[in-house]
Amino acid sequence: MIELAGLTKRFGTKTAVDHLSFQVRPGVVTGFLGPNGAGKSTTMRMMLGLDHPTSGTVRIDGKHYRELAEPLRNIGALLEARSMHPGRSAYNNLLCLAQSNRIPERRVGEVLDLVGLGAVAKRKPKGFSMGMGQRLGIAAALLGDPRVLLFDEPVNGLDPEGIHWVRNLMKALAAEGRTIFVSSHLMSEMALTADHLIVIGQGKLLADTSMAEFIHQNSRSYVRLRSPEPVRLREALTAGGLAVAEGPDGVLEVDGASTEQVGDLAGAQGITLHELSAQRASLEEAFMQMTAGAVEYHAHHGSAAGPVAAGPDAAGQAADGAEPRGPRWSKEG
Ligand SMILES: Nc1ncnc2c1ncn2[C@@H]1O[C@H](COP(=O)(O)OP(=O)(O)OP(=O)(O)O)[C@@H](O)[C@H]1O
Repeated sequence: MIELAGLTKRFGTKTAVDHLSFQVRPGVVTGFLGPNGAGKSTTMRMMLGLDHPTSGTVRIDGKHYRELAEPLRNIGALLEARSMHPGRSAYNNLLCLAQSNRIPERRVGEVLDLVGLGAVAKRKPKGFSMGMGQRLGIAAALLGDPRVLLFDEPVNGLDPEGIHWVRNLMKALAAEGRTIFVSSHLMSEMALTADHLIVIGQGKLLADTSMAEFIHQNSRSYVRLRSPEPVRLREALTAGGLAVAEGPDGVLEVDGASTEQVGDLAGAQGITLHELSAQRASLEEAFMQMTAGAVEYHAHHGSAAGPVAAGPDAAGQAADGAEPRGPRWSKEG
């Protein structure tokens, strides 16, 4: 369990994390979402004792980080910029970590095998691909067999097989009763991995809810219809008391009705349907909807695009203070 109470971090006049209070519970994968610059990395760094809170507290299984005698045995982490010694082999890098945390040497081989790096254990990480580097970082996080694990962008640089592997690993670790807290800008992946979500924007808590509830609360669901007789269909549905909107390419959209209701009304008039489907927004759409007012960086796509909540997938990673990648950008005041 991770418990935050009023956690706040200021850098000069910038409030990166603003009175965050939430709990990350064991037994499920909890996703950590927020637009670029929302304060996710800073929050995770404070969980690991790498940044000191300006005020408020973080407890890991009831203890402050500084009270943990052998931290790697309590909390493991994959942060974006994990530093491995470039001149030491993968094996020796992990061995140093193990020895400083009184972890038996056999565990080094175990975790290297677990992440699929057993065959390259003697190689130096400077020659590793990005995906191999991620796997080594995950091995380091698992070294102390901790009950709490933090993963910051764990699928960065991984190929589809690697992404699938990370997803299953996290689910398996959660199923063992561990606390798994993971940030990612890959919404489709997060939707498949996390059971619960914590969403922040500009350092503040925006949502602490289940994945299903988050999507339900922040998106529109409707029934989509296509028919060779759109005019008759529209009349039949309207006569049945439903509000019908016209979508692109002659598609009809009905809010606030079930597929059964809509299908029955069409059937009663003998109207042919080529499509009758329930539409539910994706996590990405729900996320964009919720965080639209809380993004630091907006992309300008010209007048046609209108206001755009520059979702993280579109924005790429904005380094601290650096100009983010993308078309043209402005920073909100
Ligand atoms: N050491 C620092 N000094 C000054 N400002 C900082 C520092 N670290 C972070 N910030 C600022 O705090 C805010 C939160 O940054 P943080 O990296 O925690 O966000 P994030 O949600 O992890 O973003 P991203 O998704 O882009 O990685 C940003 O505005 C960032 O510029």
